[in-house]
Amino acid sequence: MSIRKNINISAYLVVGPENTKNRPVGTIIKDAIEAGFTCIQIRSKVASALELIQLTREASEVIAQAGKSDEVALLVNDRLDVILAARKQGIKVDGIHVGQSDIPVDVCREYLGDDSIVGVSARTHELFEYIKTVDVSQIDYFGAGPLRETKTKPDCGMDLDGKIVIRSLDEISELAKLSPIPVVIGGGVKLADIPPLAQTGVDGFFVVSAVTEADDPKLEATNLVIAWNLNKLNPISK
Ligand SMILES: Cc1ncc(COP(=O)(O)OP(=O)(O)O)c(N)n1
Ligand SMILES: Cc1nc(C(=O)O)sc1CCOP(=O)(O)O
Ligand SMILES: [Mg+2]
Repeated sequence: MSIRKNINISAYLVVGPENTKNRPVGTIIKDAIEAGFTCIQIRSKVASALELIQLTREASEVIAQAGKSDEVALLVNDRLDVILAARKQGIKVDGIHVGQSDIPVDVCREYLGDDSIVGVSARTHELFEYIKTVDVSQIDYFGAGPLRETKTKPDCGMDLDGKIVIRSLDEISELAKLSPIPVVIGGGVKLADIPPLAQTGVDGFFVVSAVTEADDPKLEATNLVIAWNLNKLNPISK
């Protein structure tokens, strides 16, 4: 079965070289996968295309060495060109995550094909109206948030007037009910947030710094996964 049909965004790590306190990205990914993370996104706003291809290669190899190529999805943030180049070199990349100002979904789908995952950041402005009305036929999940402001992405949750909008747990529960496709929540998420977040009915959480800046990334990742699995509601079927 294609990993797209089997998508699991319950424990989702977003990572790039600027997030790891100078530790290798591949080592942090290995720790997260061994801890039970189910989805990895390579995201860097500073790495070159060649560096991104190399990071994607390393991530793909780490996932393969763990024997999890059919269960742990590997996505790249923003960079359709990087994914196409990586695939041309024989690297297994499962899809892309794009935001509202990135390459349009239909273009991603056309170039990546039907077996690929295309994740999209939900719009901040008029979020609920957007979730109810947007064409989701080519989208596999929504990323949404932030739960709180975060220095990892200072502009996250920025509304049209430049104001940062954070999402309450009640809003996140509403989002889980309304969204026709799975939802993953991130932005300032730490271990203590996981139990209430898991109770909202969303399909998963995403983190950068909670894992990538931890003194012991594997221990922190393990604690996040355990907390999610202990507290999650049965997913709302979509
Ligand atoms: C899972 C997930 N959700 C949201 C985002 C944010 O994407 P975007 O709005 O395009 O911002 P950048 O990450 O590109 O700065 C994400 N990356 N992953
Ligand atoms: C990549 C990203 N997207 C966000 C959104 O709200 O859309 S927040 C974010 C970064 C999250 O980093 P941390 O876990 O360190 O707070
Ligand atoms: Mg983006």
